[in-house]
Amino acid sequence: MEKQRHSDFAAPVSPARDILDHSGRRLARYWPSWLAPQAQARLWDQLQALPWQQPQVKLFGQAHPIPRRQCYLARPGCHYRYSGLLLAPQPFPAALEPILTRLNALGQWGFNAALVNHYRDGRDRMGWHRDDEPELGPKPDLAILSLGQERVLRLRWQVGPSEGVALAPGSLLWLEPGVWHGLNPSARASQARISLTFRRVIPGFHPDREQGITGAD
Ligand SMILES: O=C(O)CCC(=O)C(=O)O
Ligand SMILES: [Fe+2]
Repeated sequence: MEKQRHSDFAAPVSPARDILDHSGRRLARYWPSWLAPQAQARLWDQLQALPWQQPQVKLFGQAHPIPRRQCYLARPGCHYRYSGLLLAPQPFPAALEPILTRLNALGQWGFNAALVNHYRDGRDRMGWHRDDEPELGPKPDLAILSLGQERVLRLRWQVGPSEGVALAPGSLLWLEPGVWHGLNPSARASQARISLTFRRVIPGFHPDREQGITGAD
C-alpha cells in the first residue's frame, strides 16, 4: 500500500505555470504532470463503471442530448443544478479519495464534488460557459484533472480573443473563479478523454425533495 502510494504521488510534480490572457490577466494555473501514469490508468479503469448519462437539455426551446457523457460525483446532500438539470450525487469511486485529499491539501479548496465528463472522440465538446451556479458560492474554485486524449480548453474573461491550453493526460488546471471556458470539437482527436472538474458545493443548497432529480437511478 505504502509502495503504491509512493509511486502514485511522490514523483516530482512539475511546477505550476500561469496561463495569462492577451492583457496579462491570469486565467488559470496549469500543472502538466500532476498525476502519475499508473494512477491515471487505475482511475480511468474505475471510471468506466460509473453510471454515465447523456441527458437532454433545452436550447432555444428544443431538447438536445448534451454532446458528451457525464456523471456527477459528490458527498451526500450536495445536489447540483446545471443547465436546468438537478443532479443527485453518485459516490466517489475509491481511486478518487486519495486524489481529493491531495487536491484539498494543495489548494485548501474544500472540494466535495466533481462533474465527470466523457468525450468519446473529437466530436464531443462543451460550449462556452462559466461555472457560476449559486450552490458554488460567490467565488467558486474549479480544478480540472484530465485523462486520456489531449484536448484544448479555451479560456477568456470576456467575448473576444481566447487563450487555448492543451490539457495533457495527468494534468491539473485550476481556473480563476468566473473565467469563461469551452472545449471545441477537434478533427485530430480520435481517442476518448475524461475530465474531472472538482468543485465545492454548499451542502443542502437544494433540498432532496425538489422535483426533477436525475443521476440517482
Ligand atoms: O472538460 C473540460 O476540460 C472542461 C469541463 C468543464 O468546463 C466543466 O465540467 O464545467
Ligand atoms: Fe466548466
